Amino acid sequence: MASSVLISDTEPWKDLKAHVADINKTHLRDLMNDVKRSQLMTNEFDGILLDYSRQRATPETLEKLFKLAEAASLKEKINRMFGGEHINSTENRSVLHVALRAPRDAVIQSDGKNVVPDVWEVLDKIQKFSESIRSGSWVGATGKALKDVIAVGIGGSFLGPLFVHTALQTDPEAIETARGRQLHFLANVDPIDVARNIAGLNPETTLVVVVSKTFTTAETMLNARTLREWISSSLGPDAVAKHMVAVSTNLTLVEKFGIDPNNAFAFWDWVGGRYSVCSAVGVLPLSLQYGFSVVEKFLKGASSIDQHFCSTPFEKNIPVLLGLLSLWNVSFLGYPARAILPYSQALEKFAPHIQQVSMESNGKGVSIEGVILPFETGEIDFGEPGTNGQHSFYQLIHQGRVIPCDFIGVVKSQQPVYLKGT
Ligand SMILES: O=P(O)(O)OC[C@H]1O[C@](O)(CO)[C@@H](O)[C@@H]1O
Repeated sequence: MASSVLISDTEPWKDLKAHVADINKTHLRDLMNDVKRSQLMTNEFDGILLDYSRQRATPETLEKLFKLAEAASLKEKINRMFGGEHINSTENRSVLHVALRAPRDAVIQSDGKNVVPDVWEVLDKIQKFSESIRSGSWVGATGKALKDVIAVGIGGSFLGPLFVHTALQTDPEAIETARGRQLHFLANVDPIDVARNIAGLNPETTLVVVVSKTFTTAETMLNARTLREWISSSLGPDAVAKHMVAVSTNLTLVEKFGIDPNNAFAFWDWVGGRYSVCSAVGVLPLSLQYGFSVVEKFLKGASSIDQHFCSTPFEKNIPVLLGLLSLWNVSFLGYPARAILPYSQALEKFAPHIQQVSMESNGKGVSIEGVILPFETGEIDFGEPGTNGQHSFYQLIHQGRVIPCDFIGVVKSQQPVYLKGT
């Protein structure tokens, strides 16, 4: 497709537009009676089962969506991303968050350089540092071990790490490795958030991790200054070197702030802030709390789905299928919202994380060439764990508006409770 042609001007788009009338004649109840269709519309990878048979779509819809993906050169675009090309055209940068979780021996190039060794240099540094804090070989200004961590950051420097922390909190292995330690997140500029975070904490046993890609974000810098004052007014200004570390792409500003550059953990401009959870942004605070080996499993899981996304034909490719169905729902069927409904309290912070990842990326009114789009883009994501949501907003979903829902179930709970007789 020539870059100046809008996707909505292509034949596959027009074909899908016409197809909406066919779908409007069907009822989901009848679609679900078609056993073959239901079997076709499931897919499994690495313990994840995607069942999209309850979408208002047929195998014919899928065929048409794959043709649209072809017209949009989706496969080429995926290859260009993994190949380190500058697909972030507004900032003229690679988009390589996938390199953050690549195995040590992988080769991923950006601007003619394999970036994987740089990634592992930082991961090794995090492992060493987090072990020294956890073992008590690194102590605070008064000689006490640092058992509590406050991670200061906002947006992508907060939501991803908070999501993973919340998910790990009730994992049996992570409970053991986190024993005796606390991890807090300070994001809001409202001083109430500072007050809540430091309540009950002692600066003598607290490590502050300032997390900011740019190291200029107003909320984060104000909160960082507030905590620097909290430490130095209690332990003296020299204590900052022992009690504050940073994660950033801007190591010059980190040093200017007064944090020893040796205690700064780098990442790179080819990592979008909202996709940075697998960089030091997430790996440092989570390793301090749970140990590096627990966090490494998370990186391996992310890497596994990267490989699936990169190499699986679209018919079986879970991220591609989810993306195409979202486009179908928003831009063709006209459903603006999507509810994310995990039936697991451990996934409590999943919807806020996805909200940023999706809505900070896809809510655009213009094409990549700056042409005004004649159709709606991007979905409004919201969600809450079931069953809590059932007693709140499900009423509107049942009887008011049509809202496509992603139900997420777990087969084996982290914390199974079986009550006899129920
Ligand atoms: O990590 P930083 O540079 O402090 O930015 C925080 C957040 O601010 C934004 O740039 C815009 O709100 C997000 O994309 C980002 O995650």
